[in-house]
Amino acid sequence: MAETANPGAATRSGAEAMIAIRGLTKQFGTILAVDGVSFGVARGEVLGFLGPNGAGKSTTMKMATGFLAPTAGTATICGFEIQDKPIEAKRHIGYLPEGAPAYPDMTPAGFLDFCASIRGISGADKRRRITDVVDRIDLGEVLHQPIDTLSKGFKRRVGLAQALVHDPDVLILDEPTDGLDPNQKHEVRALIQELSARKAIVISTHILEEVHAVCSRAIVIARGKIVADDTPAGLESRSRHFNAVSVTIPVPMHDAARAELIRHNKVAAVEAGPVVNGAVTLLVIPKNGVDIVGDVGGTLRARQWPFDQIRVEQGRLDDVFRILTLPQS
Ligand SMILES: Nc1ncnc2c1ncn2[C@@H]1O[C@H](COP(=O)(O)OP(=O)(O)OP(=O)(O)O)[C@@H](O)[C@H]1O
Repeated sequence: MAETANPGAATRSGAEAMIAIRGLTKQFGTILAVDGVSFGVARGEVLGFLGPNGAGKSTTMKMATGFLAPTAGTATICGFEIQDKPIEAKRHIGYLPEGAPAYPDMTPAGFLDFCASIRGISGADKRRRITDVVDRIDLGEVLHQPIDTLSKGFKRRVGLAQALVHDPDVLILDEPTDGLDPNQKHEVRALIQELSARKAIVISTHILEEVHAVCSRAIVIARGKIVADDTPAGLESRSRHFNAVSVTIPVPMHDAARAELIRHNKVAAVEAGPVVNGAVTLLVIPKNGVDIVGDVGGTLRARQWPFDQIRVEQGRLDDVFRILTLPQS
């Protein structure tokens, strides 16, 4: 029986949680690496786990997959609590740990064969599954080369292949695109998206564009605690640049335009960029993210100041990430 979502492990949609994390905590000596983390992930969700170095992402993933015992809290995968029922829970998990795969002397072919066997897959089914992941992850050209001699990107891809070989319901991927070139990143993101309809997926990443590319939801963690849990668009709307208006104005009137715009009661700040081809781009930042594009255009037209390239910004995830994760002074 799968667990039902509850407030301790809420999914975004309210659907049943295939991954239910409740109060996970890890203390290493004096370091509180993870501090009461709770969330739930349903089938069809891709949860991006974001946070600065040392925030506790890998430690949370190791506890969720049963590779590290928590100091407190539980992780339940498809209804099986990982500490009480590790074999049943792990059957449903594909886990890509950080770094390179173990067994560096093996070839990818030998390693995938071994991983499938310990998952209880054999015979024609094993051959079919290995062929399928080798094709999907494009490992054919390195299949018989020792893992130790592979490039960082190929090592990462071998790790991904072993996470997928048993077609698990839950994928927990620690920085899946780390070390990949831009083409490979694109392919792995496309693969994650393709798999997402049938699985519950958690990926950790430092790459904010990855959150846009693949995640339906993002959790930001800092110093072991969740500091935000939102959609990518919801996070962006917390940026001071959300609904900011950029507009390009000829140099002779840009000072006057700036002074006029800053007096508007919906405007928090106006920032001027460098002079390019006799014009300056002003970035008009609204108070509380309100919509100001009509006000900016109206103000400039009323004074008959020429302008072009008026554009509304969506907000910047890197702003939000910094605000959420920097220690408060
Ligand atoms: N085995 C360990 N023994 C002692 N401290 C540890 C151990 N593993 C992790 N830590 C500490 O726990 C904290 C969280 O580490 P963790 O690796 O989970 O962070 P992370 O968010 O994954 O970081 P990164 O983005 O750099 O991979 C850090 O302070 C780290 O030094």
